[in-house]
Amino acid sequence: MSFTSLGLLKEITDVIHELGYVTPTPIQEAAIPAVLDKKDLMAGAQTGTGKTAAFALPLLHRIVQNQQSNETRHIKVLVLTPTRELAQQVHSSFIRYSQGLAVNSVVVYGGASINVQLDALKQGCEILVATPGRLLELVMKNLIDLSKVETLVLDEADRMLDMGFIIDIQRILKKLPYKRQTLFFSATFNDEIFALSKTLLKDPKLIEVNNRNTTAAEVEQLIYAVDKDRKSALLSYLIGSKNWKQVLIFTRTKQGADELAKEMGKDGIATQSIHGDKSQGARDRVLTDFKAGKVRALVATDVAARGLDIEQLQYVINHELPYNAEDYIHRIGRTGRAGATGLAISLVSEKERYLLTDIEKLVGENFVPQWLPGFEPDLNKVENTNKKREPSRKELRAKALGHHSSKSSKPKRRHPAR
Ligand SMILES: Nc1ncnc2c1ncn2[C@@H]1O[C@H](COP(=O)(O)OP(=O)(O)OP(=O)(O)O)[C@@H](O)[C@H]1O
Repeated sequence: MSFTSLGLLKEITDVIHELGYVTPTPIQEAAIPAVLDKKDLMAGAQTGTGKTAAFALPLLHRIVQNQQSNETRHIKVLVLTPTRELAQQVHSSFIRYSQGLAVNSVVVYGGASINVQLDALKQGCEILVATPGRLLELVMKNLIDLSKVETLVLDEADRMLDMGFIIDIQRILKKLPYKRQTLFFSATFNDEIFALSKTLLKDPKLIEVNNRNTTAAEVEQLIYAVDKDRKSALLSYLIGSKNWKQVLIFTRTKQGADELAKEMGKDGIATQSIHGDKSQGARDRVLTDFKAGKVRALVATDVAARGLDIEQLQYVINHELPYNAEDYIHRIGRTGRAGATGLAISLVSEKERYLLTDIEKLVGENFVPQWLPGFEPDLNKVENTNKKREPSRKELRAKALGHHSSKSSKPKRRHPAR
């Protein structure tokens, strides 16, 4: 199968070939004709398999094909993404795929100057990529016209339709024409999304190129059992002893990300963190430096779990497992992209085993956690807490003399009982 045989315009296939894409991926083969056919879609495919091009290329084709000379520019395609970094990336993909075409893409997201974004919008565009919060702000202030949108794409659709975003999205939807094409793309879909899709998609075509919710085939997954308080040491040991140069590490909390980055810095590993409490400028800088190899390790919350395409990234480590099993699939999918191989390691403490069970159920795999030599369970600690302490010589003597040891007596109350 070739891009040309999928019915794409020569102007577009020329650009794709220049970018080095030889054959379409399975999701592109299945989705491109359906998007050209103006179908509503629910499209699922593993991480890193080219879902962006699967919607971007046919949408560009349709814009170019229907372009009238002297037509004023208006937004025909609206793509919503859950994070600002992903919005920037999808926008960059549209720019790359539309080289030489008379098509303009604009991106709007929070944490950056709204005036700069308004200036860009004033130039006119056919494609708008946005995060929901900033777009809603523009909509509410009547600064943007979405009345001619022909296609709405929800990238990472399951994330977009969960609690955090749904209210904003519903308000944005009211400004879009009812008669439009709607496309859902993600590597994961749960039952709730299926139910919700019935209200948002019209007679949708379901495309699943592999079993639902599967991890990327090219990612080797290892699970290390480790005591919670030895995780950071194990992490620094892994990166240092194996001399890994570019590692993405996930924590569950923003504070945890900062603390871990600091600790790793002390271990001599150049580390930065990225999360929602950082300014957008800092987030952009850190990600650019990490991509350029200037930072060896990046500690991230799930703000970096979805969609980000970091070329050549080989190692992902879950310092903590995510509460949401779907996020495991997305996190480890930052490696093993576009046919490359990758390694994903998860550090799992005893208390996190239930999260591992949730992940196993979702992805349909059984993992065998292993203890890394040198990081086996601290038997002394287990013994100390489980076994009775040996009495000291002093205590034995006191016992022999019939005295009571102060340590065995009840602890004294510091404050009188109330
Ligand atoms: N047909 C193709 N041939 C070669 N490379 C491709 C092809 N299509 C896309 N790619 C490349 O594959 C990489 C992953 O693509 P993309 O980011 O769209 O994946 P995705 O399926 O959206 O992943 P995720 O689920 O993580 O968002 C990108 O670097 C892209 O340039």
